[in-house]
Amino acid sequence: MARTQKNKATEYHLGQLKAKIAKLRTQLLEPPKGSSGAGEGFEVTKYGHGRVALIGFPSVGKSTLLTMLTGTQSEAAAYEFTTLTCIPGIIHYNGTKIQLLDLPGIIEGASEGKGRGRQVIAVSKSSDIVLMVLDASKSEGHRQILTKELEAVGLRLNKKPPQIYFKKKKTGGISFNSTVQLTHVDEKLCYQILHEYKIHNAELLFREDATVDDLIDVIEGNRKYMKCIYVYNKIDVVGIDDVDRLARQPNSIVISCNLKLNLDRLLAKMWEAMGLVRVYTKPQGQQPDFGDPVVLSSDRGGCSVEDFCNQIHRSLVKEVKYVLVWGASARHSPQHCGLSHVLHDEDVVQIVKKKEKESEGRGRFKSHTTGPDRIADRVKKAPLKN
Ligand SMILES: Nc1nc2c(ncn2[C@@H]2O[C@H](COP(=O)(O)OP(=O)(O)OP(=O)(O)O)[C@@H](O)[C@H]2O)c(=O)[nH]1
Repeated sequence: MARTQKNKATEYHLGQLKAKIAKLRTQLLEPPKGSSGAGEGFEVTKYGHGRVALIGFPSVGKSTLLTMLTGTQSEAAAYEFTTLTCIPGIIHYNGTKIQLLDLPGIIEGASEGKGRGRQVIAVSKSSDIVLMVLDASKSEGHRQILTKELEAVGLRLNKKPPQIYFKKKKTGGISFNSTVQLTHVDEKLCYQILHEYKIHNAELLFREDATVDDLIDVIEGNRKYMKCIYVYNKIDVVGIDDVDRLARQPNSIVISCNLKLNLDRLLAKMWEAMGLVRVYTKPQGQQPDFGDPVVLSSDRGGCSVEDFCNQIHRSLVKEVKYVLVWGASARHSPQHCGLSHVLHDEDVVQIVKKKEKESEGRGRFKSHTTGPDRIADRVKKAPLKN
């Protein structure tokens, strides 16, 4: 590809080569059957309400950061490759528990299986967000190298999935459509790429001016879109101008583990990126239970009332008549809502069940249904749609 000139005449050839490389890379990175690809020392059980992976070159201060944030001791030293496996720690923040994973430093070529890159990447894929730890005193190039390594194995950082609808079919050939003008690909190129994947019957609809790489991502279908925060550590050893410049970059934060600078801001940023939603339960006639929230996430299962019920108990959703919601998602407090209502962080929810008898002796919401309910009567007369 490097030797091929980039122009209109060669773009089909280049597109095909890209698809070939993507296909081979997927084969190369496929874990052996029956394994998660994580490997020995890397298979850490998921714990808490979310998982965050620390990725970075050796000796940028990942272990020191883990120790600072979680109190878990991960060996930190002035020489490289002190961490050789995956070390988990727990951050207690805003009433939730977040699992933080310290991973060995990745080196260039990790995506080709060099060093422990393959295992590190497998674990990173299993997390909700990535903290890319960088050394503020080292070259800016590190960030690009790491991003490239992660891109090569199908991780897309701070990007949205391409707006391309793609569905394989059994017959009917390829139907090609677009709702916008396409400047990077045309019908012929798409056909060639699909043929490269031996796909001869499919529906393809472009809803944005996507590139060849976007199309390959959609066909491969195994890409993981994740949020990433770029954490510049060791700002105690660089000048104020550099700190200012780094801090102004998007999705970036500057910290110093040694001087304990900005760690609270890092936690706040991480929390925001995870998009966790805490919902407090309120038994009827009692104060909400602010000590033990039900934690939902739009990435993991969704934030609707139905998801909330499912998290408490699988059978609860069948018994719900309606719920009362107080908080940011409610237009008025309390709002009567149905199962599809989307909850916001720190909402308070009271569940009203269908029948008294049904819920007797079933744990957390026992008290919700006792006694006649004036609101329930009102809802019976005018059922709400949402
Ligand atoms: N100046 C300065 N040094 C730091 C800071 N944070 C960590 N270090 C030093 O950086 C060195 C490497 O730290 P580690 O935490 O072992 O780095 P690591 O990224 O876990 O390294 P590997 O385990 O090799 O991947 C240690 O000597 C730390 O004392 C900081 O904020 N400022």
